Amino acid sequence: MVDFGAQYAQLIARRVREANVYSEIVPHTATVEQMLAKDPAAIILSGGPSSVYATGAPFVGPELFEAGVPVLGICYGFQAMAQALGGTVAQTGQREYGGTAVEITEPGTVLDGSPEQQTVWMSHGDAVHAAPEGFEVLATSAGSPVAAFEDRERRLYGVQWHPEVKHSPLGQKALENFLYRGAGITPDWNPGNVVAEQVERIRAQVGDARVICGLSGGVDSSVAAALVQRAVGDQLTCVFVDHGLLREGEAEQVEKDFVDATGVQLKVVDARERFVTALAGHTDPETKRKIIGREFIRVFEDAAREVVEDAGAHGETVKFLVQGTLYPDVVESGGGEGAANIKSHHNVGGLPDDLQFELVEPLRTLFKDEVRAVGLELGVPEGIVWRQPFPGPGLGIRIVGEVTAERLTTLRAADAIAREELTRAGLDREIWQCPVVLLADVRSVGVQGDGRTYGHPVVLRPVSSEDAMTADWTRLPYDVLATISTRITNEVPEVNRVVLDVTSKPPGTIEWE
Ligand SMILES: Nc1ncnc2c1ncn2[C@@H]1O[C@H](COP(=O)(O)OP(=O)(O)OP(=O)(O)O)[C@@H](O)[C@H]1O
Ligand SMILES: O=c1[nH]c(=O)c2[nH+]cn([C@@H]3O[C@H](COP(=O)(O)O)[C@@H](O)[C@H]3O)c2[nH]1
Ligand SMILES: NC(=O)CC[C@H](N)C(=O)O
Ligand SMILES: [Mg+2]
Repeated sequence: MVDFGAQYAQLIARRVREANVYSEIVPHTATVEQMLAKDPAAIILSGGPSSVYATGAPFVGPELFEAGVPVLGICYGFQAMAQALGGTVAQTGQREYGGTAVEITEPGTVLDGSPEQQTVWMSHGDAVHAAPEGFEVLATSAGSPVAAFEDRERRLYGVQWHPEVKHSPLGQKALENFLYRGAGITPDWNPGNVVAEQVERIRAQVGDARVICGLSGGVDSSVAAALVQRAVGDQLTCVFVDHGLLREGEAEQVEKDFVDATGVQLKVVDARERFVTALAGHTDPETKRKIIGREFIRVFEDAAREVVEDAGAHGETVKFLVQGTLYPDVVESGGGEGAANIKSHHNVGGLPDDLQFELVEPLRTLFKDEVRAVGLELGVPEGIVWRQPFPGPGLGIRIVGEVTAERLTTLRAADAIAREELTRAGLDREIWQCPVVLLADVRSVGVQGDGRTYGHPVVLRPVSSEDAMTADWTRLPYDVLATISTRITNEVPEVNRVVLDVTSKPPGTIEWE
């Protein structure tokens, strides 16, 4: 898989794994010679943020397509293939983001089994206008005159959309068609045992040193902690940071659910003052994220010193910090090969430059649903494995504007109501998560109790997703929405309006900041 700076690079690699075919990712800066030296059975070219016609855009030479290796181009990779072989790529003026209707005029190899009309997930502004010579056009959409093509003889294939995302319903089938039929690969690779492999790796990395783990009670850190506990037992101390940006009841829940189930040593740090003070006066989302990332580390440093003292091991230092970092955190922070920085996740792009810890991140190449499977394998309680994600920066990135103690109280109250009603309606497993966002700098006029109010809106952002890389807004029942709206406006005095976010990802992200 050649990575052109895609948001979805690991996702493609992972879909190939799911098809029982081994895959490796190489950056687009690798030469064709280097790529071919790996003796690939097939090559996939990923999407990416550039435009093929821009100066300095990542480029593949035509020699890649002359080597006799089957190639599938996806989005940018499709456009790069078209351009390299003499087709034309330009802006249509009609951008396509999210669910897009395509018409399959000829299924060919890759689209075999696809209905004539289908909805696929797109994310592009450029389009292939003319396929290179020798290629048959397989599909079109409103914004993509050539939405898929193939040259069966040369075994070159391409699609404008993203078959790797779950929101393209026949995407996995298209990838498998390419791998099995287009490239003739036998699906005989097995993912093996992630748990055993990671336990070995962790032992090799930390030896007999003391380790701390940032534990939020969420899925990722709980699974990471369980892996490390299995690897090095009580060399591990978990640290839960109450940064004041948590939802109601969160701190208590970590102790109840995780510590009771695993017997892990836990240190709870009350850092509420510290975070609110550090965030005072800041409104830029990236600045807020970086401040939160830095403060987390400072708290972990203090906690590490205390862990050493508590153990009476004077003079020792804790060198290792375990984090439940997943691949989406890495790529959205711009950590993929040439990938754009969408937002700095506190545990990756938000880390301070003077970080002293060596990081232990056993889940760094995995996606949430894979992590859930690892968690179940490790015997992590189901209540944790199926918990909805909650971002480390917490309510701090759900207040659009400055974070203050009062605003946090307002948002926490609105959030608790939304969560309670969604749980009551039995919708917890159906939705991925439902951020409640306070638009702290927006006010609108209301009439309550015959009086005028000038309050703030909150946004409900219910989304469905498999892995957080793409998402769709969840069609919640109107009566549930009505109950949430009525309760929030009645019970939270600062809020006089509730609005619903009906944006997919892309173009929106799940969180507002
Ligand atoms: N309040 C917290 N205290 C300590 N560590 C935290 C806290 N919040 C986040 N972290 C650290 O940051 C990492 C990333 O946070 P993130 O929210 O992505 O994962 P999670 O909370 O473990 O799982 P989930 O995505 O299900 O919420 C966590 O795995 C954990 O190591
Ligand atoms: O630990 C985290 N630290 C962060 O800085 C962070 N930002 C977003 N998220 C969570 O990641 C998923 C994708 O969110 P976005 O669509 O907003 O990027 C969603 O599940 C978000 O809740 C974070 N988690
Ligand atoms: N997702 C992609 O690969 C996008 C390709 C290119 N940047 C476009 O907008 O068309
Ligand atoms: Mg979390």
